[in-house]
Amino acid sequence: MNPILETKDLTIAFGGHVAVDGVNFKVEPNHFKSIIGPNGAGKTTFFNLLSGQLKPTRGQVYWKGEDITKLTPMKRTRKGIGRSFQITNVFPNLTVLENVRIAVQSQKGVRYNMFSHFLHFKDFEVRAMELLTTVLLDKKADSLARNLAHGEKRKLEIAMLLALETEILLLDEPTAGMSIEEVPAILEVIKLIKAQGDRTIILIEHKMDMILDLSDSVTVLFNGRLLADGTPEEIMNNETVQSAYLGGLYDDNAS
Ligand SMILES: Nc1ncnc2c1ncn2[C@@H]1O[C@H](COP(=O)(O)OP(=O)(O)OP(=O)(O)O)[C@@H](O)[C@H]1O
Repeated sequence: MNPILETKDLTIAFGGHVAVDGVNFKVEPNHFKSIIGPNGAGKTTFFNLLSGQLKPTRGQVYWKGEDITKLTPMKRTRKGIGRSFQITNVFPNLTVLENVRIAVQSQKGVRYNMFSHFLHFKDFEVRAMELLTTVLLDKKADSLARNLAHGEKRKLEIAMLLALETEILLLDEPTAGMSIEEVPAILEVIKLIKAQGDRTIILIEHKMDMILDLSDSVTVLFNGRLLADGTPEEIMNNETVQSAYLGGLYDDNAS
């Protein structure tokens, strides 16, 4: 199958420091790929290169075979690459439902501008409610976003990402900063999205139990380089990966 997203020799240097170094990466449609690697391995920088927040020093990003290396983040989102909203993009003084409704509206505005007058405000709200149900946040629809617990804010970000209806979801450590009790709910949400079967998901995570549970394949970054790529079992048994981590791979408490 042809890859939906691919990188060739993708490289970025900050001053003298090469944060992502010659990465050749591929992901097929509707695949669940996780990216792991120690702190500072270049995972978030790699996501920034995929989503267009950063431009590479060298190399290319391809979307369904088309070179999109020079496209802005907005144009990449329109093509189908969705990056999770950061908490800073959430309007704190609006309700949870209003935040998602605005994300739904912005997506419709982008894609169906000509027909927008046919779409009723209520339709946006119905869709927003469906998304809140998907992320298990429907009971908080009327709460102000600023009053949500950290884990609930991450679920709101995922609902807003889903509202963009992109083919690919880039999820950067959705459980970061969460309490142990909050993690299962996010895992449940990601499983629900995966079960719908119509999205390609790329997940950066440190929690190995989550990686093993969800992933079709795993890519390991180390010092900016792609160290290994394979099924979760292959990665777990890969000696180079094990020695690179020096045991840290199985540390659930890594940030
Ligand atoms: N804008 C920047 N300017 C300078 N250096 C940067 C910049 N962004 C990232 N780096 C450096 O690039 C390297 C990779 O950082 P990155 O955040 O991508 O790692 P990571 O694998 O996501 O780490 P973590 O697991 O801790 O989130 C680090 O050494 C970081 O300090």
